[in-house]
Amino acid sequence: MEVVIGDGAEIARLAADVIEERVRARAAIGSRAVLGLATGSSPLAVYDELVRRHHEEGLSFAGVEAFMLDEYIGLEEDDPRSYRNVIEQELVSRVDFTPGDVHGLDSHAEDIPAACTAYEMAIVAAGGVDVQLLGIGADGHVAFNEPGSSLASRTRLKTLTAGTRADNARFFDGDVDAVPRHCLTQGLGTIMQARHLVLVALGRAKSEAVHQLVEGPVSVLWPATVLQHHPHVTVLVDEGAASRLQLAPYYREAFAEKPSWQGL
Ligand SMILES: N[C@@H]1[C@@H](O)[C@H](O)[C@@H](COP(=O)(O)O)O[C@@H]1O
Repeated sequence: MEVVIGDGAEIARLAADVIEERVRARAAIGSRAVLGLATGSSPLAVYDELVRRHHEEGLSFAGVEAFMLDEYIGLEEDDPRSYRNVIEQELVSRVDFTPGDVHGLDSHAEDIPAACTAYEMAIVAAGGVDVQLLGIGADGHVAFNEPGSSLASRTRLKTLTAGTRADNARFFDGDVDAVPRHCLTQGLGTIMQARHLVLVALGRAKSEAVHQLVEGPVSVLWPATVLQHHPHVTVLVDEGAASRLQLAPYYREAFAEKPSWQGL
């Protein structure tokens, strides 16, 4: 697990570098990259940077396949707060993905367990996720895997905690009762199968979750801690989110002294 402490612009650049490198490397061999897309406010600057590179530097997403992490249950299909519509607005409509190549969880499916299994199979059929972008909740959730989630969990329905609903009320005009109680989410076991995990955390409100993620004991109480068992994780944090890291001086030194040939 590599921890990089930087400002928002630097974090966005680094995350976009990882994605761009993978997209271009796959395209160069006539293959397609598979991206894992996250919602929430943390990845927004990353998406803006990718859009900029698309317009100014010829970065193309044509042929790239993408899978989203999670989705609310109970919102209308055209609700702008549904994660499918958020990702459409923040990224997909601004670049050149081939229509149909960005996949989201179908919270309107008649048979939810079957839809979840089909989603898992679609990820496998695509060859697995190359780069998975992640945020983290203040309670240590990734995607919508709330505390208590099995560390081996697969895509399934979850009940949101009161804390997460309160945090996300900001997207629902502050009305916590308007935030759905249920969601579909890739499981921790599903996320762990992506080849490179890039987690972005911004602000002091995330500092305890980031400390636990990087330095705490692996526990269902802080679901993100399962990432400690992944061989390739990049944690990109700003000063606020890094403020409780015990080994911050070491992470800073390791990144500053990194050999130039060694990418993220
Ligand atoms: N399901 C999403 C997560 O995927 C996201 O990482 C997290 C943090 O969101 P934000 O980046 O807005 O703080 O909360 C939401 O509940």
